[in-house]
Amino acid sequence: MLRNPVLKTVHTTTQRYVTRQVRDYSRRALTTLAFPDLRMETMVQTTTKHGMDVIHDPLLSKGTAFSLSERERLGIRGLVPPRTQEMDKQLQRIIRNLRECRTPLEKFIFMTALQDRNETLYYRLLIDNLEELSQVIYTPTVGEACQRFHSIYRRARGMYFSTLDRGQMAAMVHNWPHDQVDVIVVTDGSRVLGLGDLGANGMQIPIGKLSLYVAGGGIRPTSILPVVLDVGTNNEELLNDPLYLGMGHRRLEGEEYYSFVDEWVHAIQNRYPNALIQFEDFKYPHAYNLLHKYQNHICCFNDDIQSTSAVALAGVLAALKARGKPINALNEERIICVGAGSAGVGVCEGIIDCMVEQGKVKSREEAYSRIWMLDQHGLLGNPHIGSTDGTTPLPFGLGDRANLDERQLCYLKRDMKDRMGLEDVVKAIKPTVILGLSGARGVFTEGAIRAMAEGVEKPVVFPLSNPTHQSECSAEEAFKWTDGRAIFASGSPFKDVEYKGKIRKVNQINNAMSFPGLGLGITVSRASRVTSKMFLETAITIANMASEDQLKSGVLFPGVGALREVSKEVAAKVCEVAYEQGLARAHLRQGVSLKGVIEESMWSPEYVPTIRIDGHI
Ligand SMILES: NC(=O)C1=CN([C@@H]2O[C@H](COP(=O)(O)OP(=O)(O)OC[C@H]3O[C@@H](n4cnc5c(N)ncnc54)[C@H](O)[C@@H]3O)[C@@H](O)[C@H]2O)C=CC1
Ligand SMILES: CC(=O)C(=O)O
Ligand SMILES: [Mg+2]
Repeated sequence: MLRNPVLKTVHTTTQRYVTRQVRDYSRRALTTLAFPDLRMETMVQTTTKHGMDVIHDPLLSKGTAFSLSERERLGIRGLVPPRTQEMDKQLQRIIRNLRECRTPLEKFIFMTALQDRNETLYYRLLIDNLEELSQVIYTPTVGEACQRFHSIYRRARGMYFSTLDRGQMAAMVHNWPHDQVDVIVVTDGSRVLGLGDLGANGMQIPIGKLSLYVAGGGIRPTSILPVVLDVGTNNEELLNDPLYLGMGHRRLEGEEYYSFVDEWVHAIQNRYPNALIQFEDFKYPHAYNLLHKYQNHICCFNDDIQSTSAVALAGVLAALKARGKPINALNEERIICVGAGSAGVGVCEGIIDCMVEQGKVKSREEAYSRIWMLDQHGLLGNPHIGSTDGTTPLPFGLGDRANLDERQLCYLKRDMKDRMGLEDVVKAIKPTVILGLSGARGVFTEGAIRAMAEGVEKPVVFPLSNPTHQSECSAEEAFKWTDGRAIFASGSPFKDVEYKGKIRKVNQINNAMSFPGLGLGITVSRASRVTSKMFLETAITIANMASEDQLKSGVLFPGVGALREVSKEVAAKVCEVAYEQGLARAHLRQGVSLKGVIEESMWSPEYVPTIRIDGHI
């Protein structure tokens, strides 16, 4: 009678979960006679709570949907309106109220209030309207919600670890009320989307990402934990705002910073040794340093570096298919990446890994030669030559480019002038693909994109920065400047564009297409580590999801509306890799379908009968 029929022997926390299910079932068998609304084949939820405590617990509350016998046994008779209304009626009411919100931020506040009242209804609404509502609880609106967090704050969610808590974190993690946590999203708020340092206001990002883990990846709402590491902020406006809720000092740096994060990692590992940790929106180079410090020791990844790399690579590979090329011809592309931070370097590393894997380049160095990278100063080129066709080898010393690190230096072009502007680089190298990961609105200029469109039939234009107003160009601009020929994808959603009487398709390339499936795959397989192969395979899986017709029409892969379907495919691939690489700790029975197991494991928001127990089993 276990919900997941495949988990035969499962160690660690999964075992506790399975045991709890068995206990729930035996309890249900005992209580079936007493409670006629409980059928053998349905799950139940149990609680020790009573009365108002049930109504005010968003994980237990059903609003008006409690049955009469539930009202009786939970002590809430008379505390909710008399008519029992099922979820369909509640959804009608909620959608009507949501439509009355005038601004995206009002919708955000409305959704947050619903999540705080009744999580089952919140997730049902979100899943049924993923495309529309992901734009509210996630990018772009979550960006504004972060900027205004201290003004719109209503109710606590997630955990904050601040500089006041040094030395206390191991004890503090036990304040979290759930024994099983599968996924943790943690930020230090130092680079929130393309909005910079927002300190503790960054909390909305882990909350939004984890909502997508639940809605898109079927992770249980009780098994997620949003975390802010409040190491201070360098945002003067927040520091001077009396309503700001984070620590009012400047950011920790250096050894103090890393030992703070280390204390948190150890504390979390102590209580939740199997939880997947997603590092989110850490500024460069902390993002890389933390990833390298922990990735071989605990089950963790950096979303901006690795998931972004998976989805951007998926987009580039699907674009190859859309242009009638095989996906193993990646080395033939000439790629410009504007942005040399966590996301830019992460995405390019993924592309390099893929070129090397495809075996069409002789060396990693040859793969690097296919990518031209720019930062806010321009091309990462040779500071010692004065012309674009210079061949002078790079002499000792990089002058004021000495701040570039070894990851960025791999992209440095010794035969090109340093700091060339984008348009000049485009004219010099005739790119086929341009990626924007700069957080800088408008850096894909008309001149640059028009010059690109002169050299290639179908220019691949991916301005991936978030939120919408930080995008390197808009969809309309991209189609106008390429005479409608662009293959377009952005980080935040744009509407399809009508150009010269034809609808031009807009894609969204956002790491949200990747991390919910990754989390599901890791949770089901109980993988002990997250590996680069998982991201490479995720990219290939997503790249192969669009039909020929979709590709012809400019659609690269299914949109956010199909996130649950995408997540199942990604999770199956991640599980496969976990088993192949010997990292999985959940044992699979012979002959079962991995996709079946994954589907069975996905949580779905439904009301199940609630029974009260005395707390002793
Ligand atoms: N679509 C998606 O799934 C994702 C999008 N992003 C977006 O990518 C952007 C960058 O993120 P990170 O790399 O983590 O930030 P980061 O701060 O680590 O790096 C930003 C980079 O952009 C460069 N840059 C800044 N202004 C520029 C300009 N005017 N021209 C050229 N380069 C410029 C900086 O030199 C730096 O190298 C953000 O807007 C973020 O929202 C990040 C992760 C995922
Ligand atoms: C999507 C995302 O993770 C970012 O813009 O940072
Ligand atoms: Mg991010």
